[in-house]
Amino acid sequence: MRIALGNDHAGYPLKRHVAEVLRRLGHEVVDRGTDSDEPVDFPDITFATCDAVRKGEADRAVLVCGTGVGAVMAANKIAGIRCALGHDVYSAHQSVEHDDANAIAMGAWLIGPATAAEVLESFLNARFDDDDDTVRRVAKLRELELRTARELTEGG
Ligand SMILES: O=C(CO)[C@H](O)[C@H](O)[C@H](O)COP(=O)(O)O
Repeated sequence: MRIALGNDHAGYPLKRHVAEVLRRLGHEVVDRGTDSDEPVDFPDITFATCDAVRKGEADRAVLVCGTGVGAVMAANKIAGIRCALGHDVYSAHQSVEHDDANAIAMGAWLIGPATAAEVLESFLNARFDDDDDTVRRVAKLRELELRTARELTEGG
């Protein structure tokens, strides 16, 4: 798969390892992150990274910031993005199987390289279980996007 990789300055120490793991697993990396400790803002990086998924330039996104929390918040405000917080292997694959996650965020301050590698492998090997329940629930996520977008446009 083509994987868009985004990180801010706090995620930079884990970024090179994440990129290596992605390539070792046979994925192509579309790098939208920073390559220095100079502070940048996670919403900007998250948008640049997830936009590659929205535009079909990448299949999934991997985000690394300090805690993963800022990135997951930003990503889930972008239409079409369903981002999991990826600090454990179970959530990593279940987010894809049940919720059709197309992005994962992790915190470089919280997990080490070995956990990051296992989380990534689990997330990237997982496939959506498209049964009636999961399809209906993912459609409802889309409805939430549309409903809130409509309210914003209508000034509600
Ligand atoms: O981890 C985060 C909070 O969810 C952010 O994405 C940033 O990485 C973090 O806030 C950066 O903090 P800093 O003090 O500017 O290094």
